[in-house]
Amino acid sequence: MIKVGIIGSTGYAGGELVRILTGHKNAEIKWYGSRSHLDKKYADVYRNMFQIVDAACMDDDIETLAEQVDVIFTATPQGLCSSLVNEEILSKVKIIDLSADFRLKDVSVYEKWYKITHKSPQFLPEAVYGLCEINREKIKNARLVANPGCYTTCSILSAYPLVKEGLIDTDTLIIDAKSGTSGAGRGAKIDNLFCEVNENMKAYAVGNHRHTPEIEEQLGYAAGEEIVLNFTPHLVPMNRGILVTEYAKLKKEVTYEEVKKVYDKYYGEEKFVRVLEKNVYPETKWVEGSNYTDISFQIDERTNRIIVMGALDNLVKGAAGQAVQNMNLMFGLDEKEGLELIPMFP
Ligand SMILES: NC(=O)C1=CN([C@@H]2O[C@H](COP(=O)(O)OP(=O)(O)OC[C@H]3O[C@@H](n4cnc5c(N)ncnc54)[C@H](OP(=O)(O)O)[C@@H]3O)[C@@H](O)[C@H]2O)C=CC1
Ligand SMILES: CC(=O)N[C@@H](CCC(=O)OP(=O)(O)O)C(=O)O
Repeated sequence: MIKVGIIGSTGYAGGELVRILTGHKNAEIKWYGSRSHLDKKYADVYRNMFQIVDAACMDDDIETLAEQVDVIFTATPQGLCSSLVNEEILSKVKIIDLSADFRLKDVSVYEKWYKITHKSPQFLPEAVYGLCEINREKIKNARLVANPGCYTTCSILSAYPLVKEGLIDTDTLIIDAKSGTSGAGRGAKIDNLFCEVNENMKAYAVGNHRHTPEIEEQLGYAAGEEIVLNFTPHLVPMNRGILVTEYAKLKKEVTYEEVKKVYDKYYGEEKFVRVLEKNVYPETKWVEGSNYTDISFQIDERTNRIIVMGALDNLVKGAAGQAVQNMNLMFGLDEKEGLELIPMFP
């Protein structure tokens, strides 16, 4: 059994880790980390866990935690994980960080977009970007995994085959994205109150959302050159779900069937990426509660653009599900273990 500790287990991403890991055959949660609910039963924080989780929330220093578990998930605000890791910790325990602390290789880019001084930039070179479908082999040997962002996972997986195969002019790439409110976490914020979100839709962080450099960096590796793109997120009145719509000019004339072959080349064997049939477009409801990313595309011959759509559950493939997929790879388990969650509907 793999012994697991979760720092930030009472947040939305941490709560989803608990839900998924509770059903995992080879993992056992030993440590439900929280500062604000210390000693309270976990099931008193999340009553859906009544008679399922009996443990209480715990808070301790990471050195003590590292002695007790094989892997630590940090589902905590930006800046926390990088303030905790050091060589001694990493020699004892694997870390999967759900925040952005180790996603960007260039510390100056992180500090500019997140407005935080990075506390352990010495680990940036070794941290592996945990997008399983693309970095599988590197993840298997990693001590420190940077779990990708929710918008980012959806945006990158949707565009990756086109960028990798040089089918689009990346200078023209525009990503329009929508997220459910759980993407903003469980903390109380006026912007996320029912009356602010219900029956409403709004763009935010236009031109400066912190996921922009993450998408640019990862797609840049696929393209083999720097990419600069537009990314515009919107908040929509749903609990969960990300939907992205991406637009780019095609570099040459291609048919639907030729592009489909390219998507099948990258994702045909992938359990958690479903390339939909022609004229079927992803919907957040078709992936809710599951680790799937659904992708579809349409060629607009009139404008010579391709329009790609992707959908995932921000708390599963966009956070906790992908983190467990990373854990499975790091410990040599079946990558699907704990993750064969059937999407719920309605
Ligand atoms: N929500 C989402 O869809 C996604 C979130 N993420 C990332 O996951 C991380 C968590 O996000 P989310 O769950 O939404 O956020 P929440 O605000 O819901 O939860 C944050 C958690 O962190 C704990 N925490 C806060 N400060 C500290 C601290 N100083 N030390 C230890 N624990 C702390 C909180 O509990 P307590 O105060 O009790 O300690 C809480 O459990 C973030 O980095 C976020 O960017 C990534 C992808 C998607
Ligand atoms: C709706 C909403 O507010 N979403 C969050 C993104 C989700 C998140 O938590 O950020 P990471 O994926 O980088 O960890 C935001 O826009 O900041």
